[in-house]
Parts: sequence; structure tokens; C-alpha cells
Amino acid sequence: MTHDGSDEPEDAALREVWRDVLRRDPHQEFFHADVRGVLRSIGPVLLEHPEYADVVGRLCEPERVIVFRVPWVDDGGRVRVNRGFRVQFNSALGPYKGGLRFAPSVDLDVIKFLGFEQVFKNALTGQDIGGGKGGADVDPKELSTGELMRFCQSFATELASHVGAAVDVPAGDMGVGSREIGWIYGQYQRLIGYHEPGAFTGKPAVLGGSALRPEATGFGTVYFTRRMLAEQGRDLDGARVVVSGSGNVALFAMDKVVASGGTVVGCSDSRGSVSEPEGIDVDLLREVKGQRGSVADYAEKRSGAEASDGSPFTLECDVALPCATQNEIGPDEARALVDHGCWAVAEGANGPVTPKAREILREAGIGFGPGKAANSGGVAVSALEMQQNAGRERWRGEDVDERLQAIMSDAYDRVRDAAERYHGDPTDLENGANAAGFLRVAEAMTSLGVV
Ligand SMILES: NC(=O)c1ccc[n+]([C@@H]2O[C@H](COP(=O)([O-])OP(=O)(O)OC[C@H]3O[C@@H](n4cnc5c(N)ncnc54)[C@H](O)[C@@H]3O)[C@@H](O)[C@H]2O)c1
Repeated sequence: MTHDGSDEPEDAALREVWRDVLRRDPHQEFFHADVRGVLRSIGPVLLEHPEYADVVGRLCEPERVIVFRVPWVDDGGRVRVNRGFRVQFNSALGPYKGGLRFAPSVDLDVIKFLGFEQVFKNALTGQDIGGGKGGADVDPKELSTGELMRFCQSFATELASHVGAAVDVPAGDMGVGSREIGWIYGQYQRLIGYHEPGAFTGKPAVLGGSALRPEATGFGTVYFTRRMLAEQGRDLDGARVVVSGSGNVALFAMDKVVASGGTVVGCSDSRGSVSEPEGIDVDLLREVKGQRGSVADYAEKRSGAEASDGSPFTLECDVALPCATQNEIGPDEARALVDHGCWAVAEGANGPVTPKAREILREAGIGFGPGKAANSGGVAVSALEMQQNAGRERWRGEDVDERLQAIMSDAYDRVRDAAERYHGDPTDLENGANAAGFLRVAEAMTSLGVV
């Protein structure tokens, strides 16, 4: 990605911030793209709130960046080393909160992008949580169970001095599920010498994890999508839905699509995609993935399913829920969705739709739910888990689900109202999410003074 003059914000103060961001870290393209999107959205907010102008430069610079070595010994006795990250982006609203990602593609650019995104996402939930993100450049799929536990322990040993229930509360993300969080928390607890379950969320239920945390992101994405469709006078009943990925977010989004009367006609994993017009059998897919199988292995077990190397978003569908990873829907996939008459796209994953693709969707009038809002259900339930742990309580899944639905509905209203107020279009949820998130964080930062 190159940045020419056309990228520059018109507002002089925002332009200066943008130039600083480019100058400081010229190669962080994911981060730049996200910052650029936010700067584009907040111009009209600053016209109404000029007092927030001097917050923007601070908002674009993380409060703290921690990069560390993760040494571990593999099953063959060989010493291996990976790089770990924790970006504590913004704590104006509360303790830093955001997941840990284990994937080969993890670097400082990706973690800064995700951390920046998290600041706005967390603000949109209406809860008192700041934004952060972390992870390591490791492929957990290549590690044995023993290796992965030792890796998590080594990672936690370094992370321990930077986190805590009132400081920074990590959770899972790609490649990090409740099992890994349990191991990381186990090592943390051993190091600090007392119980502090609120220092991590997404823990196994037996360690104080929320009954609904595994489901929360996928369910929340579908709740948000249902509100978007209702605005169009539509619903998921009878809709054909493509859900990319087949991990945590994707599988629970599929469950909720099916429970809402929709049909999941396609999905994917990092090795390919599968189409099944009659509807994917989500339980069977979960079973195959649980045994480290691929979507192609799933297709072999079903006569109506067809595996391919291509994108699932070229399939005919009414609704698209990208729930795997960043940059899954580029211009080609966006055009295919337009050609097939797709109604709405909501981001279960972080950054799955490229800026160019978003433009194509917008021009075609297709509803777009940005990840900042659409996938905020996971972190929202993490905040509920923190609350539960602080009160030494256990809440029933049904009760958490009820609260999650209310949070997603409120987030939708907040985003829709900001879209209308600052961008004159209630369906422009991308600008609305940035504007609404900014308003809350900027108010908190201003109240705290220059710190
Ligand atoms: N887990 C959460 O609570 C949560 C919350 C908010 C956002 N997210 C975002 O949702 C996305 C998925 O996270 P997850 O927790 O489900 O992770 P996961 O590791 O459980 O699943 C990721 C899925 O994506 C697939 N995948 C990876 N790279 C791919 C590629 N290049 N093409 C196609 N498929 C690919 C994997 O095969 C897997 O099925 C990520 O962007 C994550 O940041 C997760």
C-alpha cells in the first residue's frame, strides 16, 4: 500500500496526526489503514466537539508497546525462540482489554492494528474497558500438546509482570482458545502466588470462565446482523449465508444463523472452502475440525458438499459473515457479492474486508457491519466475565446471553445514531462506529487531562 496525497485528511490537525503516524512507523500498513479510516470518520465529530482535537494524536500512539522473547524447548530437545507482543493501546476507559493471537503472521503491525481497533470496539460495548492486543509469531498447529503448553508457560512468564485484573486483561483470539488461556493463567497464578481469575478472560468454565464466552463473538455477530437486516425490513429466516472460517467465531455464528432460520451454504479454513446449498451440518463440521481435519475432509463425508481452493464469497448468498481472518474479501469477492445480490456483510473477524472492497459494497448499497461493532460481543462477554470474577459469582449462560443481546442492540443503536448525526446516513455503520467509539474515548481522555 502506498500513501499518496489523496490519502491525506483535509482537516489540518488531522493531517498532522496522519503524517506523524506515517513518519513514526512507515511500514505498518495494517495499522495505517485502520488509522486512516478513523481519521476519515471523525472530522465531522471534531466540528461539533473542537475540544477533542488534541486527543487525536495521543489516541493514535499506543500507551505502551511490549515486545519480548519467548524461548521454549521442543519435543526433540531443541531450543526454539519466538517473539511475543503486548500492545497496551489505551486505558482511558478502563484496564487494557483484548485478545492474544498465536499465528505465524503476527508482527507489531498486526498487533497495533488490532489494538487500535480494540480501543473503539471496547468503547462501543458501553463497558469500562480500555483497548490492547497481544500474541506471538507461532503456529500452534505445528506444536504438539506438550510443546504448546510449554510455549504458553514461557509466554506467560514474561507477560505476567505487565498484566493483572486492574491493569491489563488478555483473552483468546486466533490460535488461542480456553485451553491455552487456562495454561497461561495457570503459570501466571503460580508466579504471583495467589488467585486472580479476573486477570484473564475466556478461561475454562471450571476456572471461572463465563458460561457464554466461547459463543459470544459468533452469537454477537449474528445478533448485530439481525438488527442490520431488520433496518432493511429483512431477517435471517430463509436466508442463504456464507460464513468464512471454521474456528471459534465461525462455528458459533453458524449455530446462531441456523437457530435464526438461515442456511449456511458455505464456509472455509486456511486450506480451502466448501459449498453445500442444502446447508452445512455444523455439528459434523465441528467434529471434523475438533479432530484437526479440514473443510475438505468434511466435504468428503457429505454427498451434497463440494470442496474448492477458491474463496467462499464467490458463492451465491444473501448474507456474508467473514469470520476467519484479515483481508478475506477484496475487490473480486466484493464484486461477486454485489453480482449475486447479497444484502449485507458483517465482520465477525477483524479486518476481513479490505478498504477497496468496502467501497464497492457501499457503492452497491450493500449493508456493512464493521468488526469494531459487529464482533464486539466477545469482548463484551469478557467484561461480564471480569465482573463475575470480581464478585466471585457464576452466571447462567441464558442470563449472559440476554445481556449480550442487549449489549449488541445498544451498540447497534449507538453506531446507527452516530452515523446519522455525523455522516447524514444511518446505514453508514463504518463511519458511525468510528465516530461513536471516538466520542466515548475522547470524553474519557479529556476528563483525565494530558496523561
Ligand atoms: N475469538 C474471539 O472471541 C474473537 C473476538 C473478536 C474478533 N475475533 C476475530 O475473529 C477472527 C477469527 O478468530 P477465532 O477466534 O475464530 O480464531 P480461530 O483460530 O478459532 O479460527 C480461525 C479460523 O480462520 C481460518 N483461517 C485462518 N487463516 C485463514 C485464511 N487465510 N483463509 C481462510 N481461513 C483462514 C482457520 O482455518 C480457522 O478456521 C479473527 O480475526 C479474530 O481476531 C475473535
